[in-house]
Amino acid sequence: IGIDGITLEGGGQLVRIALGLSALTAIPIHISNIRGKRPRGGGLKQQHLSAVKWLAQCCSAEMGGAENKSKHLEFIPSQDKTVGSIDVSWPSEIDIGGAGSIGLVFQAILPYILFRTRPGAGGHGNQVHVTIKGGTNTSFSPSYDYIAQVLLPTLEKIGIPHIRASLDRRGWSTGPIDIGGVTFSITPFAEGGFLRPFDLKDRGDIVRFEARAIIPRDCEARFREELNEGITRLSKEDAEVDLDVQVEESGHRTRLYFLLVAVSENGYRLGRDWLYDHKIKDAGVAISKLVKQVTKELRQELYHGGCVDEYMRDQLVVFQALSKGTSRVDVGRSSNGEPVPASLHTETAEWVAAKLLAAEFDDHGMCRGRGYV
Ligand SMILES: Nc1ncnc2c1ncn2[C@@H]1O[C@H](COP(=O)(O)OP(=O)(O)OP(=O)(O)O)[C@@H](O)[C@H]1O
Repeated sequence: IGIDGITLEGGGQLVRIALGLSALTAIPIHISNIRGKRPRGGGLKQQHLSAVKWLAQCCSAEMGGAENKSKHLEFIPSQDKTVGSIDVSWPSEIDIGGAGSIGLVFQAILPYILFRTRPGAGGHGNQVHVTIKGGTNTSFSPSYDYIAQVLLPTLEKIGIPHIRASLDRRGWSTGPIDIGGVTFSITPFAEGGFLRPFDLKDRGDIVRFEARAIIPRDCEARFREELNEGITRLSKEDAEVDLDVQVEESGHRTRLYFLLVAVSENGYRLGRDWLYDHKIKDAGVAISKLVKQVTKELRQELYHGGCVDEYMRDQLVVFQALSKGTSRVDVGRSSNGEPVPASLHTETAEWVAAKLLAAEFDDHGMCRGRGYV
């Protein structure tokens, strides 16, 4: 299947989804114009390449163009679709080789692990363990914190067996670059097993906010002050909403990260975060901007009444397509009463999933999936 990488969002997500689904289905792909809508010429970056190489090793794929900055990639998986044991013959560590996003590599490899691997005979119980080394907190990607607080609980809600993410070390793309690591423990589906169609609806009222801040410790008082004000603006006046706050030392004055998660009475979790990436003259002022921005964005997310936030919506598309039957995600309503429009990332994910899995989507968060062969 030929895939033009400049389509819609035209970034790395298109490459990751196409690649993950190609490895899973053994459908050969050729991607051209890779990251064609990104500045500085696009092409493959380390983060994408590390996923390409790892998956190629797992499914014995032949490759063309798997090089730094390459604008095309041929990926031809072996047609032997028997599942294999991941920790016997395959590497259980992926090193991005910089502070590229661990969460994005995880996004690329998860479908393959869930449906094509078996825990090995190496005494690891019934789980597959993969360690990814790179950035845990990098801009424009799911942070370790978002993965643990929003992504994994949501995947569990749609019927994916519990996945554990343990933080080995933080890795940062702001301040001095630092390489971190996360170990994922994943229970694959049993052979012949499949993901049932799911229906995420009835979000219900928000009953709790969970705040995770990674900041210099001497900024904590200012952070808590700003947070209390922000939460007052976010909550309905008459509602009783719990607040759970955790603050971690970031180890550097230019490293400020904040994730705010809203938890609903029916167990949905919507999040917004920001790894502060503006120039910092005064950490207190920066913290104030950080908290205001994140609470403002989360308020917009909560207003639509849907069950997922913008990022989760595009990250669920692959799983909707992989389930056999009709899955729905209540995406909420805009002020004009229409469903919240899909982001370009969501449209792109749907476009790729339609190409490789023949899934059909509508504007209301509905997908008719055909599973995978
Ligand atoms: N703050 C965030 N929290 C959670 N997920 C995020 C966040 N920001 C972005 N994402 C997710 O990260 C992915 C980003 O895809 P994108 O194609 O932009 O990535 P990329 O590989 O970094 O590519 P490029 O460098 O080409 O932008 C999307 O799935 C999006 O939902």
